[in-house]
Amino acid sequence: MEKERTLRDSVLVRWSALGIVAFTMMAAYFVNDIMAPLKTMLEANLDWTSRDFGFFTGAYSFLNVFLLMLIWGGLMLDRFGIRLTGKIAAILMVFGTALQYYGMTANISTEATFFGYKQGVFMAAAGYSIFGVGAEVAGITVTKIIAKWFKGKELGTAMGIQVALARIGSQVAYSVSIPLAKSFSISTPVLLGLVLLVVGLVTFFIYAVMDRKLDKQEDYAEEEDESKFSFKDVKNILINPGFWLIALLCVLFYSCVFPFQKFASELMINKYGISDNLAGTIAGLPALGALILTPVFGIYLDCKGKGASIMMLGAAMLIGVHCIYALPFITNYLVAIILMIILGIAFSLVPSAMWPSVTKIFPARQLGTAYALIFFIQNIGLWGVPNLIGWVLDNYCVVGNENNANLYDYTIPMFVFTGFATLSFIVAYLLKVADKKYGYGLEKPNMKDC
Ligand SMILES: C[C@H](N)C(=O)N[C@@H](CCCCN)C(=O)O
Repeated sequence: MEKERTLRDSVLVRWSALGIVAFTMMAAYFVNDIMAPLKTMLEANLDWTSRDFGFFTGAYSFLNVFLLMLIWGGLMLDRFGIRLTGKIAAILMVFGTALQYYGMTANISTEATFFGYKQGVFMAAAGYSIFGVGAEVAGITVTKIIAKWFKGKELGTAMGIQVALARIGSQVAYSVSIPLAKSFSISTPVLLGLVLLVVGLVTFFIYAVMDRKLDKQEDYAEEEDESKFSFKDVKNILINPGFWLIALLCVLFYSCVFPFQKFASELMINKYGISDNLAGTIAGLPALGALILTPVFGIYLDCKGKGASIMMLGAAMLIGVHCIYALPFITNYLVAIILMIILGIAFSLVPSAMWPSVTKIFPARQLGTAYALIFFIQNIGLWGVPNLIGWVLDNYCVVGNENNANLYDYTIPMFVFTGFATLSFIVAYLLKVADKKYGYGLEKPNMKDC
């Protein structure tokens, strides 16, 4: 008997569902990156140090790692479903960003400290940490939503487009942050992010209505789903070598991209002499490249496959980029821009292959937990690496001071990133070997008919 058509069989409806949840994520990425270009201004205007900035940046992952919030989020997603988890995640993002804004604007003494950090820095970091829980849990929720609507259809393309739209959020954040801060105040970019998040919260509630309708049509009550989470699943995920290789590749690769981008505006100003108004836009170029290329590679992967090889290629490109950034005698701004574009290509190749690969290694009922565990391990890097780089900058890289902000030599930090990129290439190679051995099908296309 032929199955009845449901909402997900309508091209228009399933792509609209994607568009709606992608907007929530776009707002999340905007807020995630909005502070990065402000590093030098934060030093000059609010007396932040590089260590403060590294602490703040790493705070995004602090609760996810040390209170296992991502793990609880993943368990909640598989146990209580998409709608409840997504709504809570969106609310956390709004609340966290409001607290971050308060930490930057309230008249808090710059002398008083909390756990060794200035109170304002601590409060902004606490807010960013709560935002980080919401953003990561929203990330796994949206991934599961895409798998739900697009499994057996344009899965790679859909994941690629969602990531691409998220990159628009990042790119806009990198471009508008400094001009906005200069025209109004240093906290204005965060306020704009807060407004976008509130709209993203509303759009997620709209999606929840569509989700409920689909479940009704497919006779799929999330609470009674046969795919209900069990702790046995966690064990099964953890003993799968594919899980460890993807998780390791993810933490190493992303540690070379997101934390690097957070410091990249300053690298552009200090090493390549790029004006501060433009530096953020250039640091955001990988997001712009990924915006165009991630869906293109997603379509290629859907039709042709070669996912494991593509991940190796992306990791290899990253080694070249970071190594050239590290070389102290290459200071031409054109080189800096070209490297950012190459980084953008690598940043499209690896995610467009990596995220759909997870759906090939694990069954649907384990996806929420599997993505949560991978994001959890990734967050260890997203917490540790900015802290490490901030500490290295303060202790080994200060070469001067201008307008109350330090000048830094980025050679050591860039060699640190090169080391992580090299490790990510080795892991990508091991993943390809494991794919052959265990037959995950990572080199196979995502779709049968193209
Ligand atoms: C930061 C977040 N944990 C992350 O890894 N985001 C990915 C996108 C994951 C999408 C999975 N469908 C990114 O590349 O931004």
